[in-house]
Amino acid sequence: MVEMSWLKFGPTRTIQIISRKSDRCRTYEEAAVSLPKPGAGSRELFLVGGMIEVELAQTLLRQAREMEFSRDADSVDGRPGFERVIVDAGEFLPWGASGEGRDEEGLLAGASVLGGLFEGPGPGPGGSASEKSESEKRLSEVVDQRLLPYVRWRYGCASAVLSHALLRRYLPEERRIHPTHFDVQAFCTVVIGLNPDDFEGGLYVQPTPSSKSQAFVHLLTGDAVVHRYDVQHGVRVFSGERYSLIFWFKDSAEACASDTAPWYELDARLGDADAQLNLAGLLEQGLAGYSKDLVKAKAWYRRAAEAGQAQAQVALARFYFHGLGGLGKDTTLAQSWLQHAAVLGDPAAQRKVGQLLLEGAGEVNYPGSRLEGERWLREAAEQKDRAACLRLARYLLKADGSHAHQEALEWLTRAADLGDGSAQFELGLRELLGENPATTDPVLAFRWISRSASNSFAPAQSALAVLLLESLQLWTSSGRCALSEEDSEPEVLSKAIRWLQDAADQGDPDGLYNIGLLFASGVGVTQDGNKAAILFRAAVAAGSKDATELLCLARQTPPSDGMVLPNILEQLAASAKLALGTVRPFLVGRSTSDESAMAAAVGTGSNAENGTVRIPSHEQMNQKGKPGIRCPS
Ligand SMILES: O=C(O)CCC(=O)C(=O)O
Ligand SMILES: [Fe+2]
Repeated sequence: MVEMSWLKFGPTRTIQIISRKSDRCRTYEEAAVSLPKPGAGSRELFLVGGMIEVELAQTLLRQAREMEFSRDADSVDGRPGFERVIVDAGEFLPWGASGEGRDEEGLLAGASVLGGLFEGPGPGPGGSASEKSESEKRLSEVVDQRLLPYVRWRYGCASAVLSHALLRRYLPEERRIHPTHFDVQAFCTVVIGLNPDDFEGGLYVQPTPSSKSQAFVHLLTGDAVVHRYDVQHGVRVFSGERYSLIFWFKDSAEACASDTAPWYELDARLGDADAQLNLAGLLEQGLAGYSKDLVKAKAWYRRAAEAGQAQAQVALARFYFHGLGGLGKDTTLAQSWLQHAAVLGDPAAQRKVGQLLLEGAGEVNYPGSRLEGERWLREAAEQKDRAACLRLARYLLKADGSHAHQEALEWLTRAADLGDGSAQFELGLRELLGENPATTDPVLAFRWISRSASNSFAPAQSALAVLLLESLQLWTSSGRCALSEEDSEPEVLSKAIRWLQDAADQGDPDGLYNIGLLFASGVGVTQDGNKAAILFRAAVAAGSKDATELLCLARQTPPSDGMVLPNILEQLAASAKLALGTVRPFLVGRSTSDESAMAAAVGTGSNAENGTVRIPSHEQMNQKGKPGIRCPS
């Protein structure tokens, strides 16, 4: 049983909202809770019982279970979102069809946020056509007849409109966490519980900068939680499958059409520290119709920071560190703002203070500073700050003693469980390359590397492809079952190519190099030396040593009659393939440059070469020292 605290709402009261236009009276059962806001004011959260009928929630859930969800990067953490957009910029998308199903103007005939009959294109997955159009109709009625009247009344904003609605799913091995954030783009948000009995955890709010203040919201099927842009929240699912239905509102149809957030200006001027923070963020990034303006951003960050808004303090520290927005570089002031936020419990500030102390930069180098640094890093890591877990693991890996090493692995596992792609990959590599081959577990290694690859971590995608390709040749008896027992060879090959393509699309040097090898040698694709040459050049530009060596060798190979570079590359790749049993050229799972610490961490054994972690083949494991392709100096 997971230990979690629940948010306590005040008593339920019955609200009646009478529409002046239609004279219709609507009843809502509402409970409220007030959370502290830095400076003045409070952050309010409302729980509305039975916002939608249980039967409708169950129908939507049943259909959602059969829908396809997008893996596009989430705006909060950049990881695959597993979301399904239902309303985009105020317009309903066809229920059960993907976003590409929009018509040419990007609008759907007859679909309106304010109701109207839905006449979208034909059925997609997720139930019969009539069942789906019934869902669309009912959902649109819920928006018009339940959500909008409530939101307009609750926030005294008669012009509020729905701008976006989406379904999210949190399945094991897909997404378990939606990190703590503000819905900056929304004037207010409504989240509806669809299947509370199927999971542990769910939506939480975080009233203070510390994750220790997180409290989960208990939503029954069809209940809604309603909040404005100033409530920090996130999702954690400890077990089971969760589906949620989310609605984002803007304060006017114009704001919806132009995708702007005009409500911040007034609230910020009135002294709302969260509005100041969010406005500063939009100005810093030039979003929501604002042109990038670092001077204005800094001014709002400062006002919010002075009111005690911890994230604004962290941002202001960043401005001082880099001398942005007309500020002179001032590491002392930067550090002092970070320290403020760290004391308030902000995990990012704690991590940064910790890192500064550990790196011993400038004035922070004093007796005991490293110990203090470790303490801050630990505080942040204990708050489940993913980056802090990773940093702490890397710090401890460099420390002496088996105890530190053991603890480092525990933090690495924590970071991996929190969804960190590089930690997942590193655990996979460690399992694969373990110092003691007798205790390595290829099944577990494969699982970690797969998780990392699914998490869009390009080096893992490339390495996974290598493992799959390798499995075709070498792992048929033992390791094969770890990979893809069910799959036929062509399926394994096409999976490998897909992973390589994903890695290459992200500009991963190994992905580019390996897919270049496939084109050069004609494995799994039609042989095409020209394509291979282009890919090898891209790999060189992305920093691939192997591609550099191959091109170098190609240049030194005397061309025979009529031979051009692509042919030479084809030949080289083919001979490398033959000589090394298809394996060696693919074995290039490595760390990204910004993750060089990871290579250092892994590189205690013989597998690290100049910051590159290779996955040796079984052959290589058994025959150390066999030369690969080298560029003669
Ligand atoms: O899934 C949820 O309940 C909420 C997700 C969320 O906070 C968001 O999409 O902004
Ligand atoms: Fe959110």
